[in-house]
Amino acid sequence: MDSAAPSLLRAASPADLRRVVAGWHAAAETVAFVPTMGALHDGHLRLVEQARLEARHVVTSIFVNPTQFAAHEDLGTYPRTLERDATLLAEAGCDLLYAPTASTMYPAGFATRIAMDGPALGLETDHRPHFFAGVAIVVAKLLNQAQADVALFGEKDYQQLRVITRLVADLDIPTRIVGVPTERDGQGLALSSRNAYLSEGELDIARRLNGRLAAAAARVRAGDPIDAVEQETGAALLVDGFASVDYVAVRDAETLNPLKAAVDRPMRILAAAWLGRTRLIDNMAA
Ligand SMILES: Nc1ncnc2c1ncn2[C@@H]1O[C@H](COP(=O)(O)OP(=O)(O)OP(=O)(O)O)[C@@H](O)[C@H]1O
Ligand SMILES: CC(C)(CO)[C@@H](O)C(=O)[O-]
Ligand code: BAL
Repeated sequence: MDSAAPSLLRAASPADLRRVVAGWHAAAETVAFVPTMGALHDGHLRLVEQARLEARHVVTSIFVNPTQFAAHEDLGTYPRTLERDATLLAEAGCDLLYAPTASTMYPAGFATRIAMDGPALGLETDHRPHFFAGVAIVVAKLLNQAQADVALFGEKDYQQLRVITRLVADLDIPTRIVGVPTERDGQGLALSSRNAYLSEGELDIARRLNGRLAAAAARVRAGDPIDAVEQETGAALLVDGFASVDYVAVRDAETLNPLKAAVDRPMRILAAAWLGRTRLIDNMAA
């Protein structure tokens, strides 16, 4: 373990991570955990900020998890900016950066899989069938390794948040899960590491997504038929310039079950669409 950036501890093995966390717990000090894949932006720093309100110490992990990428996806080109990330984390008041290697997380002979139904069905799974198995295994491992009191995840990845909440309940993992609202730029674009792939022209188009979802959410609340809203919003995104739309879907906000008509419990509208070779997701309350 060393401490390159000011007052930021570092760990690369579960044993080192646990030793530090156990020390804090022995002093009756609470610990919050922010799992990430790095290439940090203000959305991640918002999670760290919230984490500081939830606990005395903050641990952030950076691990670009190979099991949640399909062979044709962007594992090889995913932005990696570890030293810049470390500086940002130190400035944001994070106490410890945990950055394990792939062989630490998945040593030779690794043989465990987690299959999930419920909120993992449909939406992202229809287009990234490998995705939640990869997220579930890595998050279960990270939460076991960190032994934190609370872990924070962004609503930007809303289905992921619901899946992780279910996973932690189902596996009796004693870490409280907190969802953090989506951080957006001045024009409403959800901050995302993958925005770095977009050209200026593509950014202009990307910034239309949140407005389309806000208009769709208002229509759903006003009682417009859900299937018409979903279909017309998808068509509008294509007119805006998106290359293709994976889904626009209105769901029960907690279970993510499909809805035939508006209900008087919280609903969520979720979308995924492509700009060139970049896939963007966004969602909001409906
Ligand atoms: N704009 C945002 N607002 C709030 N939380 C966010 C935002 N972007 C990402 N997060 C959260 O940060 C955590 C780490 O996400 P990740 O490292 O995958 O970043 P990302 O920007 O979502 O990257 P990607 O472009 O791969 O989706 C997740 O819990 C994610 O939901
Ligand atoms: C939760 C997560 C860190 C698991 O790799 C990742 O899916 C992410 O950054 O959203
Ligand atoms: N933010 C979710 C991670 C992924 O898309 O792989």
